[in-house]
Amino acid sequence: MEEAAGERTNLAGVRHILLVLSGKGGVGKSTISTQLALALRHSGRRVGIMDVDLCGPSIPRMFQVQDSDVHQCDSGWVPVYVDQDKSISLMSIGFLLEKPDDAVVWRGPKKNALIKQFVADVAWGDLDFLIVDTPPGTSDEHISTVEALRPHKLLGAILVTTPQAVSVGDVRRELTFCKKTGLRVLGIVENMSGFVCPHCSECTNIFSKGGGEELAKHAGVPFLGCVPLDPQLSQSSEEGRDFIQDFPKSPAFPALAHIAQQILDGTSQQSS
Ligand SMILES: Nc1ncnc2c1ncn2[C@@H]1O[C@H](COP(=O)(O)OP(=O)(O)OP(=O)(O)O)[C@@H](O)[C@H]1O
Ligand code: SF4
Repeated sequence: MEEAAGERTNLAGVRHILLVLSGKGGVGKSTISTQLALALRHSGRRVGIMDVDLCGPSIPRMFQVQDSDVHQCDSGWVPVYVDQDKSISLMSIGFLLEKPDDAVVWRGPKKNALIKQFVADVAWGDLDFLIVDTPPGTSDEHISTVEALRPHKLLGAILVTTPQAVSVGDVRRELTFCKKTGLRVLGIVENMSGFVCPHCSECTNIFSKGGGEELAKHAGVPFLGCVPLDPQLSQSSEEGRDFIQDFPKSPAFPALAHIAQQILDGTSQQSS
């Protein structure tokens, strides 16, 4: 059990919490959260994903379980399980909406209350990792999430950026947010980092390259790696496929596997 005294949570069986943050929208936060969960599952870990992107929940769709419902049990809301073996469990506002495409137009207090419920009322059970997919930027949702999860000692953040300077600049603000809220940064991922040609394997840096690594060096936090633009990765997200299982020869495969391994190494050091 890794909880300290504080607000009530249902996370006593959760070993590590990984908050996935990005300064900008559309940089691949949900893609990284999803594929990281699948990669950790391949390493024999039990993983949950808490989707607190309340206005743009994409986790149900990325697992193609958007038509699933959440049920109540004695210990709270039962999350949606992706597989029969229950190795990946999900909670998202997407499961609570009447229609998956309904817009959520809520003020801060209502968002805050739902995030608290996700933390306190979902029967997460025993998990090696709970991945929290957040909205872009630093909004009410981030503050509520960090406050609700703070009692958990093994809480860390993964920052996702694209190589362009503007995106890297936004991640700098995320780093400030982590510093101010006392959130440990597990590392930075540079996503959409070049395009590897499927014919000749030549990597073309469509945007710039290296911004994430430079920022990590400058901020003194680990750099977890560069994930190239990969059509098979976006196809996996669109179709709810397990990229690591289905596309082992794809250019983004080694990068994602390496990121998952670094998370496993970093968190095992953290808990020892
Ligand atoms: N490395 C990649 N290669 C190819 N496509 C990618 C890659 N990373 C993300 N994508 C695609 O980019 C789009 C945006 O990704 P995603 O939804 O994960 O971003 P996000 O940061 O979570 O967005 P939001 O701001 O809406 O939460 C998706 O269509 C996804 O499939
Ligand atoms: S990188 Fe090479 S193989 Fe790919 S499209 Fe360009 S020239 Fe053709």
